[in-house]
Amino acid sequence: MDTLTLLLAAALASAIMTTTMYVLHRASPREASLLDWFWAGVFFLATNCVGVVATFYRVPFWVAPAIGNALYIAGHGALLAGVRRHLGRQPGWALLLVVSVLVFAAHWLTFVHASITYRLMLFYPIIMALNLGVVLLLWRAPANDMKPAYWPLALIELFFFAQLLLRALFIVFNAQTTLTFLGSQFMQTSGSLALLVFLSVATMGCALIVIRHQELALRRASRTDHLTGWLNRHALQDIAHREFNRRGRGNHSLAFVIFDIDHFKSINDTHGHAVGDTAIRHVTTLAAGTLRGYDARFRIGGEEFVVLITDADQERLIAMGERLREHIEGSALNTNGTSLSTTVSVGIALRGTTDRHWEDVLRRADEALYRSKKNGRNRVSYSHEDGESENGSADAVPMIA
Ligand SMILES: Nc1nc2c(ncn2[C@@H]2O[C@H](COP(=O)(O)OP(=O)(O)OP(=O)(O)O)[C@@H](O)[C@H]2O)c(=O)[nH]1
Repeated sequence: MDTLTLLLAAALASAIMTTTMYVLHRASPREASLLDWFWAGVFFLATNCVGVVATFYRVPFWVAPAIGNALYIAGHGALLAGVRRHLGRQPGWALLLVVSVLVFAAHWLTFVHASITYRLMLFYPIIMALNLGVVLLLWRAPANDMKPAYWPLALIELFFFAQLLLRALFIVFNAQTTLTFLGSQFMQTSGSLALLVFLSVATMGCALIVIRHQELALRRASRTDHLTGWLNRHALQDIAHREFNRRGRGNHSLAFVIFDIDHFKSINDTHGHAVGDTAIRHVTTLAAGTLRGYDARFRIGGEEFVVLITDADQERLIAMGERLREHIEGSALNTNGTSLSTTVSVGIALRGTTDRHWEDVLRRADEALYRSKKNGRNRVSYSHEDGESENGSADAVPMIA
């Protein structure tokens, strides 16, 4: 392909990047990285347009190469800015602006002005640093479900870095090569071809990151209870099934702590549904304070909650249930000038030899909870495998004041 065709193809690829990022941003305005990547497309499009125009007309030095190079570096920088924003960091647009202006101004340094070789040797390291910045950020991003979506962008940035390195070495070891703007067919063709591939894959890579991010957010939302932020019943089925199959029987097996707010209906009836919602949030916040960060918590009904424990024995489970019950009993909710005391009844079951399914364990925990309710509420009951439950403690009658 001749240089002009490649420049036009790269301009087209930049236009596709710009349009794709813009359309995706319209569809998902909360994905702010798309705007950074949209600007990356705009800068690459502009720099390619400058290149196309420069092949036909004699353009002033401040347009090509000065503005062309500054835009080219800004394009790579905007990609990095989007990745930084995606990872929750400051995008760094102010620094990018300073770098681009300095690149523009550097064209008037005598040696840079005089030789394209010096220009390339000065600007290549900047672009390579930006490429490497993207690779390192994505490489060091926390290992989670997003990771596979980072590979295409990381790899294409690495590819661009590598080809720039090769071209820099080519220049160094072919010192006799006299380059002029668009003057070396090899340099120009390989550069435009690399940019064409880079833009095409980077567009896909950025889109993939956003699509995966959205998909995970949707999945999270479909598994989360919006009132409390705890997981919902749908998530319980997945997680409990997985943990049940993964762990054997024994002291460090799977257990359920199930608890239910006592006389909750009367809170709703007396104070209204909104206060009822506040009471639910109050209880889950208190409960979370007594649990460890990795205990999976679920809201499985209106005022019914489950905690999945994977490494406890009977003694610790009962102590934990008691701690939870006492903490909630002892922390009144102050709302609308009223002090509202809430209590919970708790049922606990640890996986036993006869449990064939996680639902068998949950059913026993539920039966234990039922016993707590029947025996006066505000108490903890533990389910033994033979079906008998023992009460942990507490006879206090719950109070709604
Ligand atoms: N505010 C509010 N109320 C809810 C929500 N979900 C369910 N409820 C109410 O929770 C109440 C549950 O009442 P019951 O099942 O009779 O339980 P209870 O009054 O706590 O009685 P015990 O469990 O036997 O102590 C019902 O009035 C439901 O309408 C919710 O998201 N918000």
